[in-house]
Amino acid sequence: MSTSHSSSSSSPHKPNRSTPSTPRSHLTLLLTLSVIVFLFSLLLPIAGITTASLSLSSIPRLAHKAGHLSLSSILRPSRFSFSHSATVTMSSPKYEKELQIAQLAVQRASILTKRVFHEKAKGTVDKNDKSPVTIGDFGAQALIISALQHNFPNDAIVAEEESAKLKEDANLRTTIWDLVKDTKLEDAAAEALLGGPIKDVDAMVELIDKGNSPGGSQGRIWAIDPIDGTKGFLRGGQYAVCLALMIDGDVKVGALGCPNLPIDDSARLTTDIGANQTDEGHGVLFSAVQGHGAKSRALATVNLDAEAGKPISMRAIDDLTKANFCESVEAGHSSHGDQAAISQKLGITEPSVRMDSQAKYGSIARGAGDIYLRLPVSATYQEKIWDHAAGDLIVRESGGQVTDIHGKRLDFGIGRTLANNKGVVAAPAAVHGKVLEVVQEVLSAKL
Ligand SMILES: Nc1ncnc2c1ncn2[C@@H]1O[C@H](COP(=O)(O)O)[C@@H](O)[C@H]1OP(=O)(O)O
Ligand SMILES: [Mg+2]
Repeated sequence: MSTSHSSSSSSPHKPNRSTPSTPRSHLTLLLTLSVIVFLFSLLLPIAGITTASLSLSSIPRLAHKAGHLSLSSILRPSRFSFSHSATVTMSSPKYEKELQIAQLAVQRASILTKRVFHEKAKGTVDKNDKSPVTIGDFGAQALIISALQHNFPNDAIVAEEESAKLKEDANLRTTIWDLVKDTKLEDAAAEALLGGPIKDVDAMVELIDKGNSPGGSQGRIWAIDPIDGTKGFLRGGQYAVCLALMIDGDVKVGALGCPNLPIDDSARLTTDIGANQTDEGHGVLFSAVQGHGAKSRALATVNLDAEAGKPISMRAIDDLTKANFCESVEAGHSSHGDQAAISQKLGITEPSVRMDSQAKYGSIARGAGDIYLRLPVSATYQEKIWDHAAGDLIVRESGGQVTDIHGKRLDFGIGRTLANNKGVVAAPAAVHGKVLEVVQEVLSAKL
């Protein structure tokens, strides 16, 4: 790549600045450029169509979709194409600062959620009282937005919570502020990178409302779910602090803090992972940058050693009958009955591992589990972008494919919800087509 930029001024394709170029050299340059543009325009749509889904049945749909793409969206191939690191590493920016801030922000917010989690575990709060999760949610969102505003003041933010409830509840506001004001990273340099503490309680409330962007297909937009898996948080199972950066509707950077997952990437999922967990000796931070793979590291409270994350990848599956499925604990979020029927058709005998939150995406990305299905229960529910953006990228950068039940890539560029998609099928790329085929067979009556 660099050779073409650094070629000497005597190159036949690059006129020397000191001598006026001839009409003939202009013509050669024009012809060369036309051939490159022509070849490029032929190759991109082909790559998009052949790699976006591995299922034969979905090719006609994708071809139909490609037919509706504008020229600009075709020239933005990653939105509809498979983006495993091997395919785009050469040309993809590394988003180093964004990745660093995203990871530190998730780490700092996780310190707060863990404090709340411990208070709850001590039994000082009634089991059915939802206020711990409310406190954790608002506090974590304020801390993350504060870090983003300090570093990227012009970026838009789509976050789950809004402050209306806080404005009318002074007690809640004070409880959250007491937590937020002294939650910081242990490393002063890292804390300074995030902009240090929030000024006062009013600034905190104001920050929470900065997450009100409508989303969309243009510009830089961060998606935050401060506590994904609130039910898991309350039952002492899995939850995740989630942050992703989208540029022009395409997820570029993702970070997922999962305080209650084992640190060890090689620990296979067990059926008890969804309840009675602890963060003692646990906690993992997943991250990914488009085109540069996904990594995991222990969820710490200090600065990040840039080299310390370990690359992760999905488990290769030779025999689908031995694959490990995971799904939501909540039957209202994903149909357990349909999942059992799909398992049976694929010859899988092990029961699905049930766990809350995007910890499912992280778990399959590192090969602790294999396949994550989210099978619609309600005809009208629209998935939210903050519930999937980070996980979608982390799985695709680990060698996986993520589509909806129709075989379409998740479309993060149309607003706060995934209104163009239904459900989720996330699996290693090599078996995704087969899994999708069976998902569609089982759900065909409802599609
Ligand atoms: N009917 C539904 N179908 C799918 N997901 C849902 C539904 N209702 C809520 N959710 C979302 O599912 C996410 C948790 O998923 P999981 O069960 O995999 O942990 C939550 O963010 C929750 O959103 P919300 O926070 O608005 O309740
Ligand atoms: Mg959520």
